[in-house]
Amino acid sequence: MNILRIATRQSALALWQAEHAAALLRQRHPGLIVELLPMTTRGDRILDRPLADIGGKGLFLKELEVAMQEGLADIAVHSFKDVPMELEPGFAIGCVLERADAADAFVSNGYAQIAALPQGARVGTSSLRRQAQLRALRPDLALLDLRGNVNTRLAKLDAGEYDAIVLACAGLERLALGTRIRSRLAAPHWLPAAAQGAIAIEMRSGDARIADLLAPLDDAGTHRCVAAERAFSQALAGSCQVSLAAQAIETDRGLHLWGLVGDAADGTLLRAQAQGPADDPQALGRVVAADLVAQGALRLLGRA
Ligand SMILES: NCc1[nH]cc(CCC(=O)O)c1CC(=O)O
Repeated sequence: MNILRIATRQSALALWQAEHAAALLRQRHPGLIVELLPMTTRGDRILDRPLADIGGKGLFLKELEVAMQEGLADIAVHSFKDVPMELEPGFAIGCVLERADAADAFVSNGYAQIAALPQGARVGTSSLRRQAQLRALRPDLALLDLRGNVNTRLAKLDAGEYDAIVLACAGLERLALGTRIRSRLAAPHWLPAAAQGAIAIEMRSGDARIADLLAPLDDAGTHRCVAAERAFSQALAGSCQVSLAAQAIETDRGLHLWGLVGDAADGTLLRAQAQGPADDPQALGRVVAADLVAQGALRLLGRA
């Protein structure tokens, strides 16, 4: 039968994204029956330890991949920024959906922007990338850990645990929480995680039926931009343990990529940018990474 099953995590954001992919598939392929298979991953269960200690981003994919391997599901829908640089053998990215706002959001009940925060204000974010950029702007801030899904993080802000938090604009907008965005933290001054705001659909490598169903959903411009950003991260061995940020845009002259590596402890930021042809995003990612290496990035990343 003409059925396609989507394995998905069960957070509100993951379900929104899976439903979004399902709607696009039904629209493109009338007659195709698309069903969701909601699952819990180890990454969702373990909230009390840093991700890096328990195995990194792959923990959010494992159970979904097992479901695809066993034929219980055909695809998995992910926030692309949560997908590790190297997929497990046997899996591939089938398509990348059109990107939403890639920027981060400053969210606060008392203050409209970072500059308005009082001396020593408490800002919640567990992202080393966000911590480094906050530290660079405001060395006085108290940066506090904050994990959990988008709604959990907002609830902790509303309970008064923080004066402000930083989240992705895309996640807030998808959950109809865009009114919580007090200001956008946007490129080129503030950079997001590689592939932030983009949705990737994962499939079994070589499954021609699924590849054909996914192909028309691919947004080529988004795909090229995130390819440059991920190549940049990969060249610097990006992981959630290090503070890397990157954003590419496509212009009529090709791709423009900004990248930075930071030190969350002292707010040091190294920045680089370059332009390159749209048909070789990986090369552009490597060029910007090499510029940062020449500036001493490996020392910041603890690898030199
Ligand atoms: N790390 C969790 C995560 N993964 C994807 C998003 C938002 C959606 C996106 O960037 O595509 C978020 C929440 C956040 O960072 O605020």
